[in-house]
Amino acid sequence: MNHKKMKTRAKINLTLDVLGKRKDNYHEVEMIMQSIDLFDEMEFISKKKGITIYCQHCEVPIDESNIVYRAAKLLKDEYKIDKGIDIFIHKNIPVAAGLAGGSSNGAGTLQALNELWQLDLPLTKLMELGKRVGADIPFCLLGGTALAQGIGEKLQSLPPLPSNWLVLVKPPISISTAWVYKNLKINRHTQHPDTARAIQGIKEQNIDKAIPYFYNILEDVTIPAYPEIKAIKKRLEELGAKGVLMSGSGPTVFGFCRDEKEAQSICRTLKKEYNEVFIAKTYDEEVEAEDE
Ligand SMILES: C[C@](O)(CO)[C@H](O)COP(=O)(O)OP(=O)(O)OC[C@H]1O[C@@H](n2ccc(N)nc2=O)[C@H](O)[C@@H]1O
Ligand SMILES: Nc1ncnc2c1ncn2[C@@H]1O[C@H](COP(=O)(O)OP(=O)(O)OP(=O)(O)O)[C@@H](O)[C@H]1O
Repeated sequence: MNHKKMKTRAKINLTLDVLGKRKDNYHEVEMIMQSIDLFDEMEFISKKKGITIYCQHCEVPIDESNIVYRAAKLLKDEYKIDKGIDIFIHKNIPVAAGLAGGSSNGAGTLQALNELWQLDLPLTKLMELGKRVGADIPFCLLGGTALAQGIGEKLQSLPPLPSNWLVLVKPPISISTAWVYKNLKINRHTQHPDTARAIQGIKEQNIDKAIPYFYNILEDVTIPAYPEIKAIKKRLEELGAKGVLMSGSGPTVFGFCRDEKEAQSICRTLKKEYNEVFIAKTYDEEVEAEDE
Protein backbone atom coordinates (compact mmCIF):
# COMPACT_ATOMS: atom_id res chain seq x y z
CA MET A 1 0.00 0.00 0.00
CA ASN A 2 1.44 3.41 -0.88
CA HIS A 3 -1.60 5.65 -0.71
CA LYS A 4 -4.11 6.49 2.02
CA LYS A 5 -6.98 8.95 2.46
CA MET A 6 -8.57 9.87 5.75
CA LYS A 7 -10.85 12.25 7.61
CA THR A 8 -9.53 13.84 10.80
CA ARG A 9 -12.13 15.14 13.24
CA ALA A 10 -12.30 18.19 15.47
CA LYS A 11 -12.99 18.07 19.21
CA ILE A 12 -14.83 20.19 21.72
CA ASN A 13 -14.26 20.33 25.48
CA LEU A 14 -17.46 19.71 27.45
CA THR A 15 -15.65 20.53 30.67
CA LEU A 16 -12.19 22.01 31.09
CA ASP A 17 -10.62 22.34 34.52
CA VAL A 18 -7.06 23.28 35.43
CA LEU A 19 -5.80 21.71 38.64
CA GLY A 20 -2.34 23.24 38.84
CA LYS A 21 0.84 24.29 37.12
CA ARG A 22 3.64 21.83 36.42
CA LYS A 23 7.35 22.47 36.31
CA ASP A 24 7.54 21.85 32.54
CA ASN A 25 5.39 24.90 31.61
CA TYR A 26 2.32 22.72 31.18
CA HIS A 27 -0.76 22.55 33.43
CA GLU A 28 -2.50 19.59 35.03
CA VAL A 29 -5.94 19.48 33.48
CA GLU A 30 -9.15 17.53 33.87
CA MET A 31 -11.50 17.74 30.94
CA ILE A 32 -14.25 15.86 29.17
CA MET A 33 -13.48 15.79 25.47
CA GLN A 34 -15.80 14.98 22.60
CA SER A 35 -15.15 14.30 18.91
CA ILE A 36 -17.43 16.05 16.45
CA ASP A 37 -18.14 15.31 12.80
CA LEU A 38 -16.47 18.46 11.51
CA PHE A 39 -13.41 17.11 9.69
CA ASP A 40 -10.37 17.86 7.55
CA GLU A 41 -9.51 15.59 4.63
CA MET A 42 -5.98 14.24 4.32
CA GLU A 43 -4.21 12.23 1.64
CA PHE A 44 -0.87 10.47 2.01
CA ILE A 45 1.20 9.33 -0.98
CA SER A 46 4.48 7.48 -0.50
CA LYS A 47 7.60 8.69 -2.28
CA LYS A 48 11.31 7.97 -2.16
CA LYS A 49 12.57 10.82 0.04
CA GLY A 50 11.52 13.74 2.22
CA ILE A 51 8.32 14.95 3.85
CA THR A 52 6.33 17.47 1.80
CA ILE A 53 3.16 19.16 3.04
CA TYR A 54 0.55 20.61 0.69
CA CYS A 55 -2.17 22.87 2.11
CA GLN A 56 -4.06 25.74 0.48
CA HIS A 57 -5.17 27.42 3.74
CA CYS A 58 -3.35 30.74 4.19
CA GLU A 59 -3.02 30.36 7.98
CA VAL A 60 -1.50 26.88 7.83
CA PRO A 61 2.28 26.67 7.42
CA ILE A 62 3.61 24.05 5.02
CA ASP A 63 7.13 24.04 6.46
CA GLU A 64 8.66 22.16 9.38
CA SER A 65 6.42 24.02 11.86
CA ASN A 66 3.31 22.20 10.60
CA ILE A 67 2.07 19.76 13.25
CA VAL A 68 1.77 17.15 10.51
CA TYR A 69 5.41 17.58 9.53
CA ARG A 70 6.47 17.24 13.17
CA ALA A 71 4.42 14.07 13.63
CA ALA A 72 5.78 12.48 10.42
CA LYS A 73 9.37 13.46 11.26
CA LEU A 74 9.09 12.01 14.77
CA LEU A 75 7.90 8.67 13.40
CA LYS A 76 10.51 8.69 10.61
CA ASP A 77 13.39 9.40 13.04
CA GLU A 78 12.19 7.12 15.82
CA TYR A 79 11.82 4.09 13.51
CA LYS A 80 14.62 5.04 11.05
CA ILE A 81 12.29 5.04 8.06
CA ASP A 82 14.09 5.35 4.75
CA LYS A 83 11.06 6.51 2.75
CA GLY A 84 9.37 9.81 2.02
CA ILE A 85 5.79 11.03 2.01
CA ASP A 86 3.64 13.66 0.31
CA ILE A 87 0.87 14.84 2.64
CA PHE A 88 -2.13 16.82 1.35
CA ILE A 89 -4.33 18.63 3.89
CA HIS A 90 -7.73 20.01 2.96
CA LYS A 91 -8.90 22.18 5.88
CA ASN A 92 -12.57 22.37 6.84
CA ILE A 93 -11.94 22.76 10.59
CA PRO A 94 -11.32 26.45 11.33
CA VAL A 95 -7.69 27.17 12.20
CA ALA A 96 -6.57 28.33 15.68
CA ALA A 97 -10.13 27.90 16.83
CA GLY A 98 -9.89 25.73 19.97
CA LEU A 99 -11.14 22.74 17.98
CA ALA A 100 -7.80 20.88 17.75
CA GLY A 101 -7.74 21.03 13.96
CA GLY A 102 -3.96 20.81 13.76
CA SER A 103 -3.85 18.11 16.44
CA SER A 104 -6.39 16.04 14.51
CA ASN A 105 -4.14 16.29 11.43
CA GLY A 106 -1.16 15.24 13.57
CA ALA A 107 -3.09 12.25 14.94
CA GLY A 108 -4.22 11.26 11.42
CA THR A 109 -0.62 11.41 10.24
CA LEU A 110 0.55 9.02 12.95
CA GLN A 111 -2.27 6.61 12.10
CA ALA A 112 -1.74 6.78 8.34
CA LEU A 113 2.06 6.41 8.48
CA ASN A 114 1.76 3.57 10.99
CA GLU A 115 -0.07 1.72 8.19
CA LEU A 116 1.87 2.95 5.15
CA TRP A 117 5.24 2.30 6.80
CA GLN A 118 3.95 -1.01 8.22
CA LEU A 119 5.05 -0.18 11.74
CA ASP A 120 2.15 -1.98 13.40
CA LEU A 121 2.36 0.21 16.50
CA PRO A 122 -0.47 -0.15 19.04
CA LEU A 123 -2.71 2.82 19.83
CA THR A 124 -1.01 3.32 23.22
CA LYS A 125 2.37 3.78 21.51
CA LEU A 126 0.92 6.21 18.95
CA MET A 127 -0.61 8.18 21.84
CA GLU A 128 2.73 8.32 23.64
CA LEU A 129 4.43 9.63 20.47
CA GLY A 130 1.55 12.02 19.81
CA LYS A 131 1.88 13.61 23.25
CA ARG A 132 5.40 14.71 22.29
CA VAL A 133 3.96 16.72 19.40
CA GLY A 134 0.90 18.19 21.17
CA ALA A 135 -1.25 17.64 24.25
CA ASP A 136 -4.50 17.20 22.26
CA ILE A 137 -3.09 14.53 19.90
CA PRO A 138 -3.62 11.52 22.22
CA PHE A 139 -7.34 12.35 22.44
CA CYS A 140 -7.56 12.90 18.68
CA LEU A 141 -6.15 9.38 18.25
CA LEU A 142 -8.66 7.87 20.68
CA GLY A 143 -11.76 9.85 19.67
CA GLY A 144 -15.32 9.53 20.96
CA THR A 145 -16.09 10.83 24.46
CA ALA A 146 -13.31 10.71 27.07
CA LEU A 147 -12.05 12.09 30.35
CA ALA A 148 -8.57 13.56 29.88
CA GLN A 149 -6.14 14.16 32.73
CA GLY A 150 -2.41 14.86 33.11
CA ILE A 151 -1.63 17.39 30.36
CA GLY A 152 -4.47 15.82 28.38
CA GLU A 153 -2.77 12.52 27.56
CA LYS A 154 -4.20 10.30 30.33
CA LEU A 155 -7.45 9.19 28.80
CA GLN A 156 -10.42 7.17 29.93
CA SER A 157 -13.16 6.50 27.41
CA LEU A 158 -16.68 7.38 28.51
CA PRO A 159 -19.94 6.02 27.10
CA PRO A 160 -20.44 7.64 23.68
CA LEU A 161 -22.64 10.71 23.21
CA PRO A 162 -23.16 10.43 19.46
CA SER A 163 -25.57 12.39 17.29
CA ASN A 164 -26.23 15.43 19.42
CA TRP A 165 -26.66 18.49 17.20
CA LEU A 166 -24.37 21.47 17.78
CA VAL A 167 -23.99 24.97 16.40
CA LEU A 168 -20.46 26.41 16.48
CA VAL A 169 -19.48 30.04 16.00
CA LYS A 170 -15.89 31.19 15.51
CA PRO A 171 -15.33 34.91 15.94
CA PRO A 172 -12.63 36.44 13.72
CA ILE A 173 -9.91 36.45 16.37
CA SER A 174 -6.89 34.23 17.01
CA ILE A 175 -5.95 33.24 20.52
CA SER A 176 -2.70 31.56 21.51
CA THR A 177 -3.20 28.50 23.72
CA ALA A 178 0.08 29.19 25.55
CA TRP A 179 -1.07 32.77 26.30
CA VAL A 180 -4.37 31.55 27.74
CA TYR A 181 -2.77 29.03 30.10
CA LYS A 182 -0.12 31.56 31.11
CA ASN A 183 -2.71 34.15 32.07
CA LEU A 184 -4.97 31.85 34.09
CA LYS A 185 -4.92 32.83 37.76
CA ILE A 186 -6.52 30.32 40.08
CA ASN A 187 -7.50 31.32 43.62
CA ARG A 188 -10.11 30.26 46.16
CA HIS A 189 -12.81 32.27 44.36
CA THR A 190 -12.22 30.51 41.06
CA GLN A 191 -15.19 28.48 39.86
CA HIS A 192 -14.43 24.93 38.66
CA PRO A 193 -16.58 22.51 36.66
CA ASP A 194 -18.27 19.66 38.51
CA THR A 195 -16.63 17.06 36.33
CA ALA A 196 -17.91 14.10 38.36
CA ARG A 197 -21.55 15.19 37.94
CA ALA A 198 -21.06 15.80 34.21
CA ILE A 199 -19.60 12.29 33.89
CA GLN A 200 -22.57 10.88 35.82
CA GLY A 201 -25.00 12.40 33.30
CA ILE A 202 -22.92 11.04 30.41
CA LYS A 203 -22.80 7.58 31.99
CA GLU A 204 -26.59 7.66 32.32
CA GLN A 205 -26.69 8.69 28.64
CA ASN A 206 -28.70 11.69 29.75
CA ILE A 207 -27.31 14.78 28.03
CA ASP A 208 -29.83 17.08 29.76
CA LYS A 209 -28.51 15.90 33.12
CA ALA A 210 -24.88 16.43 32.08
CA ILE A 211 -25.26 19.85 30.42
CA PRO A 212 -25.66 21.97 33.60
CA TYR A 213 -22.18 20.85 34.65
CA PHE A 214 -20.40 21.76 31.40
CA TYR A 215 -17.91 24.54 32.19
CA ASN A 216 -14.62 25.83 30.80
CA ILE A 217 -12.27 27.51 33.30
CA LEU A 218 -10.24 29.10 30.46
CA GLU A 219 -13.17 31.46 29.77
CA ASP A 220 -11.91 33.34 32.89
CA VAL A 221 -8.97 34.45 30.72
CA THR A 222 -10.51 34.80 27.27
CA ILE A 223 -13.83 36.51 28.05
CA PRO A 224 -12.35 39.59 29.77
CA ALA A 225 -9.84 39.95 26.91
CA TYR A 226 -12.33 39.20 24.11
CA PRO A 227 -15.87 40.24 25.13
CA GLU A 228 -17.17 39.04 21.75
CA ILE A 229 -16.93 35.49 23.14
CA LYS A 230 -19.45 36.39 25.84
CA ALA A 231 -21.65 38.12 23.26
CA ILE A 232 -21.73 34.93 21.13
CA LYS A 233 -22.56 32.82 24.20
CA LYS A 234 -25.46 35.17 24.96
CA ARG A 235 -26.77 35.02 21.36
CA LEU A 236 -26.65 31.21 21.28
CA GLU A 237 -28.48 31.05 24.61
CA GLU A 238 -31.12 33.58 23.47
CA LEU A 239 -31.73 31.43 20.39
CA GLY A 240 -32.34 28.35 22.55
CA ALA A 241 -29.02 26.46 22.52
CA LYS A 242 -28.04 24.67 25.75
CA GLY A 243 -24.67 23.91 27.36
CA VAL A 244 -23.18 26.93 25.58
CA LEU A 245 -19.42 27.03 26.10
CA MET A 246 -16.12 28.11 24.61
CA SER A 247 -14.14 25.13 23.31
CA GLY A 248 -10.56 24.63 24.56
CA SER A 249 -8.57 27.85 24.61
CA GLY A 250 -11.09 29.41 22.22
CA PRO A 251 -12.30 31.40 20.57
CA THR A 252 -14.96 29.05 19.09
CA VAL A 253 -18.22 28.82 21.06
CA PHE A 254 -20.60 25.87 20.71
CA GLY A 255 -24.10 25.12 21.93
CA PHE A 256 -26.25 21.99 21.97
CA CYS A 257 -29.54 21.97 20.03
CA ARG A 258 -32.64 19.80 20.49
CA ASP A 259 -32.52 18.45 16.94
CA GLU A 260 -31.34 19.16 13.41
CA LYS A 261 -34.22 21.55 12.75
CA GLU A 262 -33.30 23.76 15.70
CA ALA A 263 -29.59 23.63 14.75
CA GLN A 264 -30.38 24.68 11.16
CA SER A 265 -32.59 27.51 12.34
CA ILE A 266 -30.00 28.88 14.83
CA CYS A 267 -27.28 28.49 12.19
CA ARG A 268 -29.32 30.45 9.61
CA THR A 269 -29.88 33.30 12.07
CA LEU A 270 -26.25 33.50 13.21
CA LYS A 271 -24.87 33.36 9.66
CA LYS A 272 -26.35 36.86 9.22
CA GLU A 273 -24.21 38.04 12.17
CA TYR A 274 -20.98 36.01 11.93
CA ASN A 275 -18.89 34.71 9.03
CA GLU A 276 -17.88 31.37 10.49
CA VAL A 277 -20.90 29.42 11.73
CA PHE A 278 -21.02 25.62 11.54
CA ILE A 279 -23.36 22.77 12.31
CA ALA A 280 -21.85 19.51 13.55
CA LYS A 281 -22.92 16.40 15.39
CA THR A 282 -21.06 14.79 18.25
CA TYR A 283 -19.30 11.75 16.85
CA ASP A 284 -18.14 8.32 17.92
CA GLU A 285 -16.40 6.14 15.36
CA GLU A 286 -17.39 2.88 17.04
CA VAL A 287 -21.05 3.85 16.89
CA GLU A 288 -21.06 5.57 13.53
CA ALA A 289 -18.39 3.59 11.68
CA GLU A 290 -18.40 4.45 8.02
CA ASP A 291 -16.40 3.60 4.99
CA GLU A 292 -13.60 6.14 4.73
C1 LIG B 1 -6.75 23.89 25.38
C2 LIG B 1 -6.71 22.45 24.90
O1 LIG B 1 -6.91 22.43 23.47
C3 LIG B 1 -7.87 21.70 25.54
O2 LIG B 1 -8.13 20.46 24.91
C4 LIG B 1 -5.40 21.77 25.21
O3 LIG B 1 -5.16 21.79 26.62
C5 LIG B 1 -4.22 22.36 24.47
O4 LIG B 1 -3.70 21.37 23.66
P1 LIG B 1 -2.63 21.68 22.50
O5 LIG B 1 -3.01 22.90 21.75
O6 LIG B 1 -2.41 20.40 21.77
O7 LIG B 1 -1.38 22.02 23.40
P2 LIG B 1 0.19 22.03 23.05
O8 LIG B 1 0.38 22.39 21.62
O9 LIG B 1 0.81 20.78 23.57
O10 LIG B 1 0.65 23.22 23.99
C6 LIG B 1 0.51 24.58 23.67
C7 LIG B 1 0.83 25.39 24.92
O11 LIG B 1 -0.30 25.34 25.82
C8 LIG B 1 0.12 25.21 27.16
N1 LIG B 1 -0.50 24.01 27.77
C9 LIG B 1 -1.05 23.04 27.00
C10 LIG B 1 -1.65 21.93 27.59
C11 LIG B 1 -1.65 21.84 29.01
N2 LIG B 1 -2.19 20.79 29.63
N3 LIG B 1 -1.09 22.83 29.74
C12 LIG B 1 -0.52 23.92 29.16
O12 LIG B 1 -0.04 24.82 29.86
C13 LIG B 1 1.64 25.15 27.15
O13 LIG B 1 2.11 26.44 27.45
C14 LIG B 1 2.00 24.83 25.72
O14 LIG B 1 3.19 25.44 25.34
N1 LIG C 1 -1.95 21.03 10.24
C1 LIG C 1 -2.27 22.20 10.80
N2 LIG C 1 -3.55 22.62 10.80
C2 LIG C 1 -3.88 23.80 11.39
N3 LIG C 1 -3.01 24.62 11.98
C3 LIG C 1 -1.71 24.25 12.00
C4 LIG C 1 -1.31 23.03 11.43
N4 LIG C 1 0.00 22.92 11.64
C5 LIG C 1 0.41 24.01 12.29
N5 LIG C 1 -0.62 24.83 12.53
C6 LIG C 1 -0.54 26.12 13.27
O1 LIG C 1 -0.98 25.83 14.60
C7 LIG C 1 -1.79 26.88 15.13
C8 LIG C 1 -2.96 26.25 15.90
O2 LIG C 1 -3.85 25.70 14.97
P1 LIG C 1 -5.03 24.70 15.37
O3 LIG C 1 -6.07 24.82 14.31
O4 LIG C 1 -4.51 23.35 15.64
O5 LIG C 1 -5.51 25.38 16.73
P2 LIG C 1 -6.52 24.96 17.82
O6 LIG C 1 -7.77 24.43 17.19
O7 LIG C 1 -6.69 26.15 18.72
O8 LIG C 1 -5.80 23.80 18.59
P3 LIG C 1 -6.07 23.28 20.08
O9 LIG C 1 -7.56 23.21 20.26
O10 LIG C 1 -5.39 21.93 20.04
O11 LIG C 1 -5.38 24.27 20.98
C9 LIG C 1 -2.22 27.75 13.95
O12 LIG C 1 -1.87 29.06 14.23
C10 LIG C 1 -1.49 27.21 12.73
O13 LIG C 1 -0.73 28.19 12.09
